[in-house]
Amino acid sequence: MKTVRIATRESPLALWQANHVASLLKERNPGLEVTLVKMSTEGDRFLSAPLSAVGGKGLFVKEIEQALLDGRADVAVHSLKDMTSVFPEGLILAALPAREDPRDAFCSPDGHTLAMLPAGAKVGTSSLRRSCILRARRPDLEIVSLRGNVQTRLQKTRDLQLAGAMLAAAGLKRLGLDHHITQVVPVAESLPAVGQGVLGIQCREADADVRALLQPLEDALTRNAVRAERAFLAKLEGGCTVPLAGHATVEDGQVYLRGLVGRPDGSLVVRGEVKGPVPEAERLGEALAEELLSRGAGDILRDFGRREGAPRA
Ligand SMILES: NCc1[nH]cc(CCC(=O)O)c1CC(=O)O
Repeated sequence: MKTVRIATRESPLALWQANHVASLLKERNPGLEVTLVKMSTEGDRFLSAPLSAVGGKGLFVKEIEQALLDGRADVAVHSLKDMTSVFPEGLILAALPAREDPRDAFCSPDGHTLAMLPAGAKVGTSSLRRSCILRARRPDLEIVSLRGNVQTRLQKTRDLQLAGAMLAAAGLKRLGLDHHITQVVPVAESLPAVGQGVLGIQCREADADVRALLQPLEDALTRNAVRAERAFLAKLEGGCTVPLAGHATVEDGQVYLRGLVGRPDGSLVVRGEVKGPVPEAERLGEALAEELLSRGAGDILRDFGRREGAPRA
């Protein structure tokens, strides 16, 4: 192979991630040329509406995947968090590099932590998961919708005079913006989204040359955690507008998966956890999803999940 074309969104974070993968590939393959195919996606074009109202997270990846299928690019680099549990026939997640910090981070212009916030403080986020988790702990907080790329959200936090905003630590670190973080919130307090902090590197299943190039970027611990998280997601994704969190760690051959489904206003949160051997990662994810469904998550999905064919706006 002489040239590899990487499809990416044009946001600063997406470009950082694509360039990062490009350097990893070039380091390992002297002489290899890597170019970026920059694309704007539906998710980037509807920045004013809440993500849940314009159709959920698949929006950021569909057009990029189509470029791979059409042969306009050879590799796609996504935030795994933005990827749905199923993607088109013919594409695979060829490599998952070692996970960056999976935690949520509170960024307060006044230097506050969440515990310091006065009653009624305004916190910015457009994530249903983050709103649900915040409101469950602090029903007094007012959640203000905050969309746009990472820099835009930090700027809006100041412009709207919010007490702070919740963002992914991974995105802030990658962009060198982690000095805005006033509190990295422990996983046990703000359970991360499935795949948070992980880069999903996709290519065509039939493209043996590209798969061979990507294989060395793979991290086994990350893969095994993601296997459990995404199996959990796959069982629950039916309603993609429901607050959902899933996070797994792997230690001594054991996968420890925690999951949560809740109402957007935090008035009900169903949590659970499972532990078991790595080869059973998928089964563990499915078992946790089934357990949560039987303990009330099914009702939440029925009440709040976007039904097939429902309008997006
Ligand atoms: N939906 C936006 C998005 N997708 C991935 C990340 C952060 C990087 C990551 O989780 O890998 C972000 C920004 C955020 O949530 O603050």
